[in-house]
Order: sequence, then structure tokens, then C-alpha cells
Amino acid sequence: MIYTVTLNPSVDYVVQVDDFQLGTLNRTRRNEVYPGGKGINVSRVLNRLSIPSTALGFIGGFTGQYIETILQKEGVRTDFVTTDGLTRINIKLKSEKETEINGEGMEIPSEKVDAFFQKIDKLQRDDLLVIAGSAPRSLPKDLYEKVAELARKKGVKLVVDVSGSPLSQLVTYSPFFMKPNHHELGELFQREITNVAEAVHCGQQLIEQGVEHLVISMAEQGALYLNREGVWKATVPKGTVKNSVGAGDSLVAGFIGTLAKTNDVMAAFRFGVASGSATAFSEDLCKREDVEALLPEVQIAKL
Ligand SMILES: Nc1ncnc2c1ncn2[C@@H]1O[C@H](COP(=O)(O)OP(=O)(O)OP(=O)(O)O)[C@@H](O)[C@H]1O
Ligand SMILES: O=P(O)(O)OC[C@@]1(O)O[C@H](CO)[C@@H](O)[C@@H]1O
Repeated sequence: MIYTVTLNPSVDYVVQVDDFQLGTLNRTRRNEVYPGGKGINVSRVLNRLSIPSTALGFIGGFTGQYIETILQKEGVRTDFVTTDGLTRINIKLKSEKETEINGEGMEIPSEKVDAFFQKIDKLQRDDLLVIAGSAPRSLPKDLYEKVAELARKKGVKLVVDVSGSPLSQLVTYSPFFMKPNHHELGELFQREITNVAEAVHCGQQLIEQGVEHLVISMAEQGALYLNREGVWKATVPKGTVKNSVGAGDSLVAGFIGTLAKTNDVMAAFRFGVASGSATAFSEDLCKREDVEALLPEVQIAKL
């Protein structure tokens, strides 16, 4: 079974404003609302690929209720801890450029954290636990590590899509799968990654440290897959980007979902990349038919 953890879910308020101006009244041409947060996006995409998962994390207030209602309507299983706070609203402003304003998240009291750990404690050996996105500032700094520690004790496989210091903490738990983008990878190694050779060099160190499957995404510049046997590079399909929010999460879902179904890493890599691009070319997250249509455009070569 696949479980996704979103410690800091969000309602994503996506607004299109033509010629956005700071410091004045702007009016939207289009606005939409989606349940958001990285783990939640992974669960939604898995569901569209007919792969069941359970979404875990903390929700609160009318925004939290909205997320749960939509997920359940779509058929995603949820097992959130409900708090008295209010799930954040993240603004995704589309104008000449994409601008994001993400909330810091709500206060989560310690008894709610205990309730969350009780849910993690129910996972079984060989379950996949996807840890994705930021943590609200109120949570203890070592919370991700504690989740990873419990997962390790239970023989649960970790999938990691976080950035900053949680990434450097979690990498030491030999994740089954990790998907940093090249900026996150650079931050982890405290250097700038400007080309494929540099990305491969850092990626190989992660494989040596015990990461089993690693994808390094580089947006429209392609993606790399590394394991103990080698390094592969995929081209990404060309298209018009409508909304890149959730592209990385879609890659994660496409990869782990296909791997769980077929046990074929190259099929998983191809499907993951096509899923990321299909989301980038859609208003919301990708649909299965859009992903399948892009598969022939993903060319994979061993380096
Ligand atoms: N401009 C683009 N054109 C085609 N595909 C894209 C584009 N941007 C993203 N993608 C697809 O999405 C995948 C993930 O994108 P990216 O490397 O930006 O990850 P990310 O930074 O984790 O994404 P995000 O945080 O926006 O969800 C890429 O590997 C690619 O398949
Ligand atoms: O603030 P975080 O947790 O780092 O990222 C949250 C977020 O930007 O990530 C998702 C896209 O990947 C969005 O649905 C959501 O708003």
C-alpha cells in the first residue's frame, strides 16, 4: 500500500492576472481552486492512474474540510489528523511570470502529532511512505527524521520529495526513491548545478549513500535516473506550459505508481517524466490519457 504524508496541505488558489502590477488593484481573468500540498498531489495523480493510496497529514478548518471532501469525491483515501487551526491557502499567480506565495501553515499541538505517529505506526513492511513538501513552522525540526526512523523500524520504504534541511536529514535513511530537482540537489551539496555532468556527479554520491532509485528533474531540460547500475537521461516532451505547479509531484506519482505495477524501472522513469510534463501542460494535475499520449516523446538514453 502507498501512503502519502503532507504535513502542510494547502488550498491552491490559482489566479490568472494579465499584466500584473504591484501596488495597485489587479483583477483576475480566471481563478481556480485545487486541493494542494505535495503529498496530496501525489495521491491525486496516483488515483488518476488507478493506483490506490492513503493521504495522511494535518488538516483544519473550512479549507481542510474542502481538501478532504474533494479527495474523497475523487476516490482518494484519506486519514488526516484534524486540528483546530486553518489549513493554509497558497497563491499561485499566473501573469507574464509564475509567482507563488505559500503560507507557513498552522499551529499543530503535540497531542495531534502523537495522533499522527499512531497512524504511521500502523504501516506494514514494504508499504511505501511518500514524504513530500514543507512542514509547518510549529512542528519540531526533527519530525521528518522521527517519521523516517519509525518507517525504518517497520520495514516501510521511504519516498522523499522535500527540500532544504529535511532533505539532508532524510537522505541518511536510505530512501527507496528520491526526486530532487537540480536546484534542491545543488543546495544539498552546497554548490550550483549548471549541467548534466555536475548533476550526475552529485547524484552518484547519493546512490553510494544508499538511495535506491534517484530521479533528478531539470524542468524542460530533461531528467536523469540513477541507480547502482548506471545513469540514464530522458528528454522531456515539448509543449505549452499552462501550470507547472505539481509537475514534480506528478513525476513522483508516475514513477512509483508504474514501478509498483510493473517492477520495470525504465517504464517507471518514462511514465514519471511524461506525467510531470502532462501536468505542466494542463491547468490541474495530469490525467492518465494525457500522460499516455506523451510517452512516445520521452526518449531515454544510457549515459
Ligand atoms: N517546461 C516544461 N516542459 C516540459 N516538461 C516540464 C516542464 N517543466 C516541468 N516539466 C516536467 O515536470 C517534471 C518535473 O519538473 P521540475 O524539474 O520543474 O520539478 P519540480 O521543481 O519538483 O516541480 P514543481 O516544484 O514545479 O512541482 C520534469 O521532469 C518534466 O517532466
Ligand atoms: O510549501 P511547500 O509544502 O513546499 O509546497 C506546497 C506547494 O507549493 O507544493 C505543491 C506543488 O508541488 C502545491 O500544491 C503547494 O501549494
